[in-house]
Order: sequence, then C-alpha cells, then structure tokens
Amino acid sequence: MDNGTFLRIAGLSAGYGATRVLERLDLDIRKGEFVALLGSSGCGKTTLLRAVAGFAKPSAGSIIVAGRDVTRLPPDRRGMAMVFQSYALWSHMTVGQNIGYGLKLKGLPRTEIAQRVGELEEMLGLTGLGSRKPAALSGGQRQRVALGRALAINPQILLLDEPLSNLDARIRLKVRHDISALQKRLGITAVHVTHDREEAMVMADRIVIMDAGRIAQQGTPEEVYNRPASPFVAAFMGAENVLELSGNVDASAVAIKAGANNHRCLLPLGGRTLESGMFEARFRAEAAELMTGDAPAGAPGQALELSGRVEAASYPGGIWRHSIRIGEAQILVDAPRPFEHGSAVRIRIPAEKLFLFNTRSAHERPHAHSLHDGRKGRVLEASET
Ligand SMILES: Nc1ncnc2c1ncn2[C@@H]1O[C@H](COP(=O)(O)OP(=O)(O)OP(=O)(O)O)[C@@H](O)[C@H]1O
Repeated sequence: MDNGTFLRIAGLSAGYGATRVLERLDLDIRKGEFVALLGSSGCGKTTLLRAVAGFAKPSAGSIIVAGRDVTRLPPDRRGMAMVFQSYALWSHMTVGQNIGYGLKLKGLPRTEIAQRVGELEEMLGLTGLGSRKPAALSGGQRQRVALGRALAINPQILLLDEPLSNLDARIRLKVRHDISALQKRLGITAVHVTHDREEAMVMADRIVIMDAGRIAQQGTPEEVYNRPASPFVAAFMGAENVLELSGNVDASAVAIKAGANNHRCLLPLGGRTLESGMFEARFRAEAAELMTGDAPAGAPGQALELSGRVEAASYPGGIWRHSIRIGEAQILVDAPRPFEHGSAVRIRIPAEKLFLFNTRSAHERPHAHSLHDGRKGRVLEASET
C-alpha cells in the first residue's frame, strides 16, 4: 500500500441481484483528500459510496481504512459518516437533537453532547436554531444540520451523496464553499458523489470520473479538464463539439488533412499518443474563435480551421453562443459579439484546445459527425497528402 493511502478500495464488485454495477474497482484515497466521484446517472457512484459506508454489500473486493479491513464491519464501526441528498433528518427531533443523535447512541453524557452540539451549531452557522424542527428550516439550513449530525461523531471519513442537489443555485454555491472550507479545516478525508461537473471541479482535490461501473479517468480537476484520456471523459468534461478528421502522425506533430470544410493544419502532438488514420476531434464551445473572411493562404497553420454557416445565436450571458453548421455536423461556438444568422464564418481551434482520439471502427464513433460528402463513410479530402 502506498504510504499516503488512507482509504483503499480494492477489487470492489457490487450490484443488485443479477444487475452488476461495480466491476473490480480499485481506488486509493489519501488522508485529508477530497475526492469527487463524477459520472452520469446510473454509472454506480452511489453504489460505490454505499459499499464504502457499509450500506451495500460488495460481492467481491475489500475496503481498507488506515490498514484495517472494514469490509465486513457494520456502518457505525467504520469511522465514517454519510450525508444524503435527501438530508434524512428526523422530523420529530429538533436541530440540536438531530445533530446530537449519534453522540446519544454512543452513550455520551448529556452535558458533553450539549457542548459538542453547541460547537457544531456555531461552526455551521446554526446558532439560535437549535430548538427548531427541520420543517421550520430552509433547504440550506437542513443540509447544514445533516452535515452537523455527520460531523458530530468525529468521523475519519465523510461520505457525501449529492448533498447539494436539492438546494437552489445560489445557496448551493455557498454551501459548496462551506463544506470545502470545513473539510479542509478539520482535515477529514471526504468522498463526494456528484453529477455536477463544476461542483466537482471547485470542491475536489481529485476527480474520479466513472463510466458504467468503472473508473474512466482520475486526476486533479485541471488534469481531467485539460487532458481528457478518452472521448467519454472529454464529452463529460464539456467538450461536446465533435467532428471526424483524418491525418498523419509523425514523431512531433499530427498533419490533419484538408477536407470539405477544414483546412490542412499541422498540430504539435504535445504529449498525445496518436496513430495515423481517423480521429474523433472534440472541443468546447469556448475553445473556438469565430471569424468572418477567408482563411490565410500558405503554410498549414497550427490550429484547426473550419468553415461553416451560422444557424442560430443566443445570449446566455457574458458571451454569444452560436449554433454553426459544418457540412453534416453542427457545433456550438461562443463569441464576444453576435454573428448574423446565415453568415459564412471561420472557426479556429488552437491545437492545445483540440482533443484528438483515434477511432478504429464505426462502432466506436457513434456520435462523431464526419466532414464527409454523404457517401457512406467517405471523408472528403481535398488533398490526400
Ligand atoms: N436498489 C436497487 N435495486 C436494483 N438496482 C439498483 C438499485 N439501486 C441502484 N440500482 C441500479 O444500479 C445502477 C447504479 O446505480 P447508482 O445509484 O449507483 O448510480 P449513480 O451513479 O449514483 O446514479 P445517480 O447519479 O442517478 O444517483 C443503476 O443502473 C441503478 O438502476
């Protein structure tokens, strides 16, 4: 075991009856680390969290905390506390009683419980609300009570199951910040399930992206955002524009061939592992630059240049978002000013903002729009060089 590992999930498989959800999943988490489990609905995030907490029984594998195998221990003997999306507060109990519940179960003296509850209420901004019932609290306050109840027992590991998804957008930003600050201050190891990319980015030290019960990629927010390892991760991290290109790779660059709607260009490999052939190219709406006029002639540029036509423009705030038709493909591109509906435009995507992945078969690129001429699978290449 790596010296820094505090929570080790090893070869974990879990499911429900015949439904297999997690398949031999391995994940090591350091002490004090904040890990976000990010993935689309149904990928197994909650199942993983519940298995770690002891609420779901794994069919194989183990859960080790500080070198101790806790796989067969009940939830209350694992040194963990879980905060649920639904808060799961006891409606007949006051705020103070909810927060102190775990301590009461442990048989602590009343005075000690009162003192600890008071400290937590203060820490969580709930002072003065101790005798209210949950029904008389706002969503954000309820979630803070749930957090207080989890923290009261001094857990070594805090498990958060989409704790912010029931809060409105503005409160969510505040509680997001509160949880992060508290977790860092207390030095608790935290595992946070979310399907909100931005939430994972701003809260976590490390993001674990899950796909169908497996880990698709893990890394710092900056790593998974800027260096997605697969089309799935790229799409999940917001690079939803997708095109199909072809080109040749040498030791230092990939030469993208010209097509019906793209110019020839030479992109530095920059650490990418690619083979000559077909590529799925992905990029974010904000990664592209929108321009009018003709492309400069001459040597191939170090950016992908596309030509298209504006089909729609909207103003979501701050920037203008354009829907652009490029052959059979449709992409979204942001710009600081609106471009007229129907106008011919150029789109420039710098090499470092273009994610390229080899595609090997038609089955592996169900979402890619090729820049082709409508004939089956034929990519239009003005120059075959
Ligand atoms: N109690 C259950 N019985 C049977 N199948 C279940 C049960 N709970 C979850 N599943 C199935 O297991 C799979 C994983 O569910 P899980 O709740 O872990 O996903 P998730 O990634 O947390 O999704 P979400 O973001 O929607 O909460 C899903 O296909 C789900 O339908």
